[in-house]
Amino acid sequence: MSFFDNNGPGGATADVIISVRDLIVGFGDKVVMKGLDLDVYRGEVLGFVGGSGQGKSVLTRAILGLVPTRGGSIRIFGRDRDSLAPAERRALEQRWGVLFQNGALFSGLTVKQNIQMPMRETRDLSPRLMDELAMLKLDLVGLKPDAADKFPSELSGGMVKRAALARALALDPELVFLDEPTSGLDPIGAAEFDELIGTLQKTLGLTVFMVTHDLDSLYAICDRVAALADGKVIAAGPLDTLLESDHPWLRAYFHGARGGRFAAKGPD
Ligand SMILES: Nc1ncnc2c1ncn2[C@@H]1O[C@H](COP(=O)(O)OP(=O)(O)OP(=O)(O)O)[C@@H](O)[C@H]1O
Repeated sequence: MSFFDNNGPGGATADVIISVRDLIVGFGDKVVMKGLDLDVYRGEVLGFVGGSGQGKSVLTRAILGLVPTRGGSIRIFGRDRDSLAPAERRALEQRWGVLFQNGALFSGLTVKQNIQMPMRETRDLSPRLMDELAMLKLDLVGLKPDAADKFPSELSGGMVKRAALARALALDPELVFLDEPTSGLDPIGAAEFDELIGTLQKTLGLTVFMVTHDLDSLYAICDRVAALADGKVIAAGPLDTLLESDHPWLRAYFHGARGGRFAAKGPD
């Protein structure tokens, strides 16, 4: 039985935003991706899970073009990223935003300056318009205006995540990559952040690719879940489908000591 739901959440006609085929990525003798296939559909929140060190971040970075690939193809918005001229690639890259693990804000810049960084790099906007846009983004992620002039070191963990999300949304992307967005947050903060992502996804019509170890997030906001093991996506589909799988890794992940309470409860 196959656990791949390649029709996507919208059925057979769903629009594929990211299509990865037969991807091979390695470092020296170590091969991390061994012929990986994955589709991400327009408008969905895809949760990407896998054991520590299996290659979730490597896949994300390969899709973003930050690590070299040894084989296979990555198409984003229907374009094969290897066949693009540099200018086309830069234009494509402006259609997505990234929330790196731990926020990765520039520590020497204020929150407002961090949010404005992508605008400065790609747009020719007046300082006043950039200020207005930065304040709009702050509001969007639930931060008060007085956060604008604070430095990252003056923010709580939850505020850092929100500020980093505001920066990821600076250029009004269609697609957002989130690398473990709730890591380091307490359960209340994590639930609030999940809610924020879910709300933004709906109101802005975003497609979200989210690497996570947080089972609560999978239940709360993911339309589909893809699981990575031994260099390949071993299953992709609605969470219910993965919960029913008898694949040993999926059973251990979802029905093991930490996942079991969720599997027993089932999705809300
Ligand atoms: N630049 C690199 N050079 C060499 N090896 C690397 C490099 N980047 C990643 N790796 C290796 O690739 C493998 C996958 O790493 P990756 O960070 O993608 O795992 P992960 O699934 O995201 O893990 P975690 O859940 O712990 O964050 C690991 O063995 C890691 O050591």
